[in-house]
Amino acid sequence: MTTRPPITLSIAGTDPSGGAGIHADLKTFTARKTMGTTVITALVAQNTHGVSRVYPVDVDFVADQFDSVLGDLPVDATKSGMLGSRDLVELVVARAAEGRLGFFTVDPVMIATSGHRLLETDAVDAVRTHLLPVADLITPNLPEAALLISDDEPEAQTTEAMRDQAGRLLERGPGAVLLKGGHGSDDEVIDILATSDGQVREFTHPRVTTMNTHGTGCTLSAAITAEVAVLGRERAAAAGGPADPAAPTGKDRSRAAIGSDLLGEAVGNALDFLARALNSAADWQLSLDPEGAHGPVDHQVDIVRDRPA
Ligand SMILES: Nc1ncnc2c1ncn2[C@@H]1O[C@H](COP(=O)(O)OP(=O)(O)OP(=O)(O)O)[C@@H](O)[C@H]1O
Ligand SMILES: Cc1ncc(CO)c(N)n1
Repeated sequence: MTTRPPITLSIAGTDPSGGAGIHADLKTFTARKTMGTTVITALVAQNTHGVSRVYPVDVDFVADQFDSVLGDLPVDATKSGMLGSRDLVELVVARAAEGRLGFFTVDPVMIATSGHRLLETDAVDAVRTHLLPVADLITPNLPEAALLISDDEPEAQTTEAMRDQAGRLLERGPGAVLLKGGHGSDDEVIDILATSDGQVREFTHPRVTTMNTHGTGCTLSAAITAEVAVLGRERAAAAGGPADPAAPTGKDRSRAAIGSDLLGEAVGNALDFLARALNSAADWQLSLDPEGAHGPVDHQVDIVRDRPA
């Protein structure tokens, strides 16, 4: 009998400094016990001080990368991060519609913390109307949630407003919405998960006092994607079902297989992992020029280091 690990895919841009984007995703996929694969959408020159330049990858080469991965490997769960342009958003929508991405998490990355645009303005509408409906889960932060609702929607300031916005985003067609409260300033960070079966869950964590929050959003969406892949395969094995069905895993199939209980468990596990990673790196000083630098979280927190730091 052959075996295989859960397989995850990240569709995203790079971060040569290793804290965000596809670099954070692959580290997280590994730390959360899946075999990570990637489709790279843009080469980004960035570090703990911000983005200096974006070098987009040609759409037809992104399509070739999709063919390389999806023509060869049975992907259990996928996340998208930085997509950059409307053409790339449309390509991802088309690939999602083919049904080979497994459970599909969309992190609607728009603007880096440093203020650099990571999604062109004319692509926002394609995300709203075409990408959200093919997602099983979307993970907007507070500014992204407001912009995905409309150009003049204000950012949510209260938990009630977050619940209301999560509900309105569900109307745009994703299977679930995780509205992230990391951008607030309270002592506690509240994240709200609303699922299309009408359930709403609140996750609360103490805010970690640290400058090292670069890539928290990427890490969280990658961790949820990995958890869904692992839990989904465990459930399928426990139920005696085929681990790798011959038919493609379409949107309806992944939504049916991943109920809101499993998704809630996956989000809870992923947020706990992120809290450990944030706490472990809270006092790190990595940059040669520490003033104003936002360092990464410790993706390796659960992996034993056998050498002194
Ligand atoms: N200082 C913090 N303390 C505790 N948790 C945090 C902190 N900052 C972020 N988080 C957690 O990380 C999650 C993602 O953070 P945030 O809302 O800032 O996402 P983001 O803006 O997409 O991230 P990114 O910096 O990658 O763009 C939050 O929902 C929260 O759970
Ligand atoms: C490539 C990339 N994706 C996402 C973010 C947001 O954290 C970033 N800084 N860089």
